[in-house]
Amino acid sequence: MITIIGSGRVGAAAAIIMGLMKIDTKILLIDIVKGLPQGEALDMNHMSSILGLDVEYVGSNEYRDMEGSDLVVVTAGLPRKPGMTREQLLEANAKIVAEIGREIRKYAPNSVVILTTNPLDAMTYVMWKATGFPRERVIGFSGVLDAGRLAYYAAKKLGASPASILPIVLGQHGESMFPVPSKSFLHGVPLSKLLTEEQLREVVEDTVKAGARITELRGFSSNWGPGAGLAIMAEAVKRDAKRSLIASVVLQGEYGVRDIPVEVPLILGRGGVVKILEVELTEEEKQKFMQSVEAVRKLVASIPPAYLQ
Ligand SMILES: NC(=O)c1ccc[n+]([C@@H]2O[C@H](COP(=O)([O-])OP(=O)(O)OC[C@H]3O[C@@H](n4cnc5c(N)ncnc54)[C@H](O)[C@@H]3O)[C@@H](O)[C@H]2O)c1
Repeated sequence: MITIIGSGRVGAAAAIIMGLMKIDTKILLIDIVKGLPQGEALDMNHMSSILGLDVEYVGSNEYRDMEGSDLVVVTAGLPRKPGMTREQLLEANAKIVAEIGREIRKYAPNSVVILTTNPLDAMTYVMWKATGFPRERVIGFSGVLDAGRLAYYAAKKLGASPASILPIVLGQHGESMFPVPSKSFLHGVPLSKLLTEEQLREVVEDTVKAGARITELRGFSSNWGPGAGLAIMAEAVKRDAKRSLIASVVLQGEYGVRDIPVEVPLILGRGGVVKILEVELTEEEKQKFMQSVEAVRKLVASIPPAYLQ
């Protein structure tokens, strides 16, 4: 059974796409709002019936119902409003993530946790501490989204399919995010060789600003891209696909970083992170990466200690 905690926009999108991909036969939606997960589950069950998916959705306000889940996806927390940065959500969301982490430790102690709540990397740290799980089982979602956006904007300029691009984005899911065109390839050729300096600047800027642009346009933050990315990660775990993708995980010496979660390429399977991949970077790229790591380190240092137990 997959549990999704937080039945808002991202949680619902993830539940629908996971159902369409038939990743599991049972998907549990949990939220603190009475009636919301139950209503969403009922509507999704009708979708499942119409499409013949054989996927059962269940809605609940009780954390204990997640017992037996091998995968818990956390999408609970406040989203950005127009003009806000992800970093401004830190204090409010740290409280929510710490509380949910303790419930996961109690009711799904052997699960893999995929976290979505912003500011993503700092919240991955809170979840890691609150569950007490090994770092391999606490994974922050955002890299699949950031990389997907990089592939999308580059592909538009190249007149190629985004699916033909293997994109790399490193560091923070936030203002200091580091898309790496020299290590993102279209069938063996790096984007840095295929696009002009000006085009590369635009692609990088569009990627970094994509989430804010969506929020500005429609008044609320993205959910369809995140839902798709979460489904891809859930599939890798549930089917033990050992898929390589970008996600946030606490580094323990990789890239010369310790005890800080940031986006890196990794291989994902049933038990969570199977392997972290270290991309070779130039001196200039290393500097940019470390700036991004430092931004996360600062945020982690500002988390109230009460949420790190
Ligand atoms: N990592 C990413 O790439 C990415 C992308 C988009 C959104 N996000 C983040 O995901 C989070 C959710 O975004 P959204 O658009 O779905 O927000 P939303 O407001 O639509 O949904 C959040 C839901 O969480 C629920 N909730 C709050 N506290 C809870 C608790 N303790 N237990 C259970 N449920 C609880 C709320 O009732 C609400 O239904 C935000 O923090 C947002 O910034 C991250």
